Amino acid sequence: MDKIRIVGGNELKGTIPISGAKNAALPLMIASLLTEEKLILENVPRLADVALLQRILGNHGVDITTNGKRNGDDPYAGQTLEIDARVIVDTIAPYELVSKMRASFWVVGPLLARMGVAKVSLPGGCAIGTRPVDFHLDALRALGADIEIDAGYVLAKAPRGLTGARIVFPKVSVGATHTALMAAALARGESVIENAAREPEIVDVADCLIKMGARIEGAGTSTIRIEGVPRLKAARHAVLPDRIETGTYAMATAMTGGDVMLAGARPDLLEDALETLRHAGAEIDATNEGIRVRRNGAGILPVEVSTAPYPGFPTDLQAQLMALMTKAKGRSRITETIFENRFMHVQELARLGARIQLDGDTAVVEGVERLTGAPVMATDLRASVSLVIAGLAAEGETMVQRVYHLDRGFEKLEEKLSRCGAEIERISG
Ligand SMILES: CC(=O)N[C@H]1[C@@H](OP(=O)(O)OP(=O)(O)OC[C@H]2O[C@@H](n3ccc(=O)[nH]c3=O)[C@H](O)[C@@H]2O)O[C@H](CO)[C@@H](O)[C@@H]1O
Ligand SMILES: C=C(OP(=O)(O)O)C(=O)O
Repeated sequence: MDKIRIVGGNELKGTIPISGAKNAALPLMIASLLTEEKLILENVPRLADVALLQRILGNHGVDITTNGKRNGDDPYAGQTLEIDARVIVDTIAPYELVSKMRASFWVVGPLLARMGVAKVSLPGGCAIGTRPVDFHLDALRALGADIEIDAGYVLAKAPRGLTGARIVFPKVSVGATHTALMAAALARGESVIENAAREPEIVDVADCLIKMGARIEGAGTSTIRIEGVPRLKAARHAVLPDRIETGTYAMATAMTGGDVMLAGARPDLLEDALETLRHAGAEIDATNEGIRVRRNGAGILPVEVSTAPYPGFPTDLQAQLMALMTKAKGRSRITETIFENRFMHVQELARLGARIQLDGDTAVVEGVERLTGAPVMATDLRASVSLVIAGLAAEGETMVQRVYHLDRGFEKLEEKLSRCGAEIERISG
């Protein structure tokens, strides 16, 4: 299995192009199931999760053409997918595929709304918490679906179609909001989603659905209104920039010191995280090109942060912030409120010399003078990249194993960092 080898100590200097957002690209690809006409998605990142979803959609009969043509010489330009879901040959999403990636469960809403039936495996075991799907199923039930669970599969039926309804989520859920939004787009009559997730990726999906002819108001607020339409049509949409990738490289720069332009990044998508970085001593400037991050000379200052649904500090940047705080001048407190078990990086960061105590849902991080390289391994995507950030500032060699987690969510990670001066390489084997 591949590994990432890092020799820490170099400042980051240069430009890092920001890719399209994984967490928008996935539901956007799934939205293609809602229409018999072609959906063209631009700026889709080249990631393992995207490739897996291509296989899952292919299994339903969806035809996807990848236009690999680059923008001039730009090796970092996103790919364009032409997605044709005219014929759905199979409404079953099997365990072998769904168990590998949670977002693949989200095919349930569009399949049910368009085909009147869907059989989708419950998502597999996850490394960051139990992650049930009850809100998704309750939303589909509210829209009139009959739902049974049998042998690890959700069997959803609505032979006469879905009917608009009021859906009130007990807790903010990104995935359940996607499910409700996509299903309601083809339901008869009006639906109202209350306590909806406000994440930019929800807005991106809603914008694309509107281009496809859906009638949606309020995406980006807690109340989304949808007037169902009988069918959706062809559209072309560009995936928004990845705010988590942006925040990750911003933290890497704050960690090593230096001066990096995050090209194509949009500051409005991660204001809370950028504010946290300013408190930590980084200089952050929005420019026409993207976001410029600098830390010159001054050390890293400790922060107190709680993760929260958007617009709060994202749980998907919690591990990266913790890596940064391992070298802060003082004690930080980082509280995880979204997932009950998203601290697996703590033990691995400790292998590099970090001093972190867990107190329930809060990690108390005592900054240390120096980290020292070591072999490490993580069990999820963001935890893995937190080890990369720590490795960039550790003395000596850090070897990050289980690279497939990184490949799920970070396009060309080692290239993007090494062209900014990091000593980082992939070792195949
Ligand atoms: C592909 C994608 O976009 N993944 C993101 C999405 O995951 P995902 O959509 O799975 O996360 P949710 O927003 O649904 O999870 C929020 C909380 O709600 C709980 N919950 C969720 C659904 C449900 O039916 N029942 C239930 O109890 C979850 O266990 C969790 O505690 O949002 C998370 C929170 O921002 C991010 O960390 C993930 O990167
Ligand atoms: C947790 C994540 O993804 P997923 O929801 O696909 O597990 C993530 O992107 O950090």
